Amino acid sequence: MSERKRIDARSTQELLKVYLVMGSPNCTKNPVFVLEEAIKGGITLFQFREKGEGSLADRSKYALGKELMQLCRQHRIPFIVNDDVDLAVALDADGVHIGQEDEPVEAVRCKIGNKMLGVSAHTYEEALSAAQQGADYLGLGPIYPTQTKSDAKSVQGLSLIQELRGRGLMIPIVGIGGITAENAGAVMKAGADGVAVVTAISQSERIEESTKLLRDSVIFC
Ligand SMILES: Cc1ncc(COP(=O)(O)OP(=O)(O)O)c(N)n1
Ligand SMILES: Cc1ncsc1CCOP(=O)(O)O
Ligand SMILES: [Mg+2]
Repeated sequence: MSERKRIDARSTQELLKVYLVMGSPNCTKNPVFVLEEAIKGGITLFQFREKGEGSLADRSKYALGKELMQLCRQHRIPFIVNDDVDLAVALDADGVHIGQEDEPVEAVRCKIGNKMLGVSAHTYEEALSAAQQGADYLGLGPIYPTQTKSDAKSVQGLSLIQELRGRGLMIPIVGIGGITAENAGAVMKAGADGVAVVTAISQSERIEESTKLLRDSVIFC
C-alpha cells in the first residue's frame, strides 16, 4: 500500500459534489464507456458498486474494477470500492464505502489505513457513531424513491441531512437515492456537500450531457 495522508474535510467536500456510483448491472452500455462519458461530463468521484442481479464476481470483478480504476487514475478521479474491503486493498483503490450491514467502521479503518472511508447512515446516532469511529464522509439516503437498491431503507427526504446539520455535525455528507438534475439543488440547499447517483448518469442516453446538467445543478444551486 502506498503512503498517503488522511484526506481533510475540505478536499472531501469538493470530491463529493458529483459522485457516480455504478457497476456493470446498472449499465445498458459498456461500463468503461459509461465511465469515460461521465468523466467528460465532470464527475468528481467514482464508486465501483458491482452488486445485484448479474453482477460480476472473483476475477471478472477484479478485472473490471482494475480497468475502471485505471481510467479514473488517468483523469485524477478518486476510485472508491463499495462493500468489498479486500478488493479495495488488492487494487490499492483510493477508498471504500460501507453500510451499517457491512464490516464495522473501526475494523475497516484498520484494514485500509488512510484511504478514504465513506459510511451510510440512516439516523443521527448512526451518523455520530460513524463520524467518531473514523468515517471521512457519510452517505445519506435514500433521499427520494429509487429502483436501484431493492433493500433500501425507507425514503428519508431531506430531513436527516437537515437534522444532522441542525445538531452541528460537520462531517462531509453526500445524498443518494433518486437524485436527478431537477432535485439535486434541494439536496445541496438542505446541507449536503454533494450528490451520489446511479441511474441519472448510468442509464442516460446522453451521459456526458446528463452529467454536465447534474454538475451545473449542484454547483449553481
Ligand atoms: C455514497 C453512498 N452512499 C450510500 C451507499 C449505500 O451503502 P449501503 O447502505 O452499504 O448499501 P449498498 O450500496 O452496499 O447496497 C452507497 N453505496 N454509496
Ligand atoms: C446505493 C444506494 N443507497 C441508497 S439509495 C441507493 C441507490 C441509488 O441509485 P439511484 O441514483 O439510481 O436512485
Ligand atoms: Mg454496503
